[in-house]
Amino acid sequence: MSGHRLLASWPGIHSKATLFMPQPSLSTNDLTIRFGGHVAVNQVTCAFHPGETTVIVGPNGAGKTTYFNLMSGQLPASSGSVHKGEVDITNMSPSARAAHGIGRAFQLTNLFPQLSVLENIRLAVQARAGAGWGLFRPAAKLTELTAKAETYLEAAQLTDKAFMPASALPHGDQRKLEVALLMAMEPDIYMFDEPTAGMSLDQAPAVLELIAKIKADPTKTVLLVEHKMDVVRALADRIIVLHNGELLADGAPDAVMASQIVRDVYLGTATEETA
Ligand SMILES: Nc1ncnc2c1ncn2[C@@H]1O[C@H](COP(=O)(O)OP(=O)(O)OP(=O)(O)O)[C@@H](O)[C@H]1O
Repeated sequence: MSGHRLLASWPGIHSKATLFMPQPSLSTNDLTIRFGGHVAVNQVTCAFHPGETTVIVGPNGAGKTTYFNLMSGQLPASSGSVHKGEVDITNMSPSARAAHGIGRAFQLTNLFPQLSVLENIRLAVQARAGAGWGLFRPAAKLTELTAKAETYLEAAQLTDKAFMPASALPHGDQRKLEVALLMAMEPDIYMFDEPTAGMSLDQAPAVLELIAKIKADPTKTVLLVEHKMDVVRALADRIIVLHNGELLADGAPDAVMASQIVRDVYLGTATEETA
């Protein structure tokens, strides 16, 4: 894979100049999935980079979640490829991709509902630390793991719920716990599909603050699927637009949202030629 990307030439969005970017942390090449005769994601070629938060937008049914599923491994590609850095992960399972540093909030099947919020985070920290931790100074190590877990607990603003069973958390706090567990796994790539969906107005800022903290780390790549424009504006360094499974636009948020082609798609007035 080359160390740069040639930017697409959508009028008014990207210049035709070749910009040198850091090595992509995640990339898709002609990624495609067909459900019967329906092409839900159609030859999407795109690269994502450390220190960059990309928000994927598009009308209902555009293929956003399906594109996510293809990258995190929930769905197998019909054709095309997915790379994590230089590694071809196209045929890997979701858990193998997670081991390669791809973190998706709902992949948290390691939640123990009866255990406390803190215990859940500590187990995630422990899992990340590796299986050998218990052989070496267990008491001190346990204290170290708990201290680390407490930092994620605090970051998620869940300190007052530390000893509550995870299953007893209200919906908004469960979403915060999901993000805290994801942070404890220390992935390189964070994938969030509508992270504040179903949350009350007073709960959503805590999750957005958490994502903003992750985004501030220049080694992390953040991908979001999002409909809420205030969330898009708050977090996006870059927006890509999917429409009918195809990559319609890619660029800086202001330029993408101002472009006529994107406005047409959102207003539903795009013709087949422009869409
Ligand atoms: N497992 C599946 N089997 C058949 N069709 C599917 C499957 N998953 C998705 N699709 C279809 O693929 C298209 C893209 O769906 P997808 O959920 O990715 O869109 P989306 O952009 O995430 O939409 P929304 O914003 O409404 O969540 C839709 O037409 C959907 O019906």
